Amino acid sequence: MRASLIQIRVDDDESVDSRRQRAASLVRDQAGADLVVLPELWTTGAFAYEEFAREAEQLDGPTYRAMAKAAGDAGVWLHAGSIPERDPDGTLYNTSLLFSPSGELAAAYRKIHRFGFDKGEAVLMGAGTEPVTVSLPETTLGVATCYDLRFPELFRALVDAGAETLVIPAGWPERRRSHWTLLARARAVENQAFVLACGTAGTHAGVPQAGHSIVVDPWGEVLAEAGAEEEVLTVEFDPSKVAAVREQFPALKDRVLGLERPRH
Ligand SMILES: NC(=O)CCC(=O)C(=O)O
Repeated sequence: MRASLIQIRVDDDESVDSRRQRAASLVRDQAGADLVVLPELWTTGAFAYEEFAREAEQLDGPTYRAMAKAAGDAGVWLHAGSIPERDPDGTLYNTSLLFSPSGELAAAYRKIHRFGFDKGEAVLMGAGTEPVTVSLPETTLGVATCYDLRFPELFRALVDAGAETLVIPAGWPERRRSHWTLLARARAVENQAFVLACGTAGTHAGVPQAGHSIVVDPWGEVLAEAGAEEEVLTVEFDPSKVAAVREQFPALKDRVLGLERPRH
């Protein structure tokens, strides 16, 4: 299976419209890949909080339409990263869109863990409530977004729902790059799954981005890692390795569920 992670540059000096056109063109360039991935909130930038309301789109807005067409033109499964979505009731969500090779919407995932503590995304956006998996012919994807990476219980829920390849678009900052690569490897090892984690390049809202998109196999080996600048990280991987690792080292079978809280 061939995957291309588009680590697009998100800078304040490029318009959303220009970046949308560039992203669509980069997706089209990946014809021949099985799966293409874009990062989190690449239209606005994940830290450009004041842009969220201004650029929020209904689910079937301009980014949806551009990405549906690009997926169909390239004939690829497309995880189009996330957009600031405006629900008809007015609530904003950080919503990922996944398209089939015919350009149909296969799934939408509203980010469950919002970043910022009492500021930014955490107060500007609503929280999703539903983990999402998507079945491709070669593998089942489990999707999560950026800050979700810090919450292993979400990934266990995805694995319990059949996920074998964990796809994580992000807008991760350079300041915490060591956490990004460490957590990507940890989620791969503990879930015995592939991890495809796609970040952004550039600097927006004064926050330099880490880049360093990364693909990790179910044994925790790094198959490919990007640098800090805009690039397309392409990797070939064998999804059957998930079943092989889970059979040879069946740690997932030793889970003890429903542990009680310690008594003090
Ligand atoms: N956009 C995000 O979710 C940022 C997450 C982050 O910076 C972190 O977890 O650290």
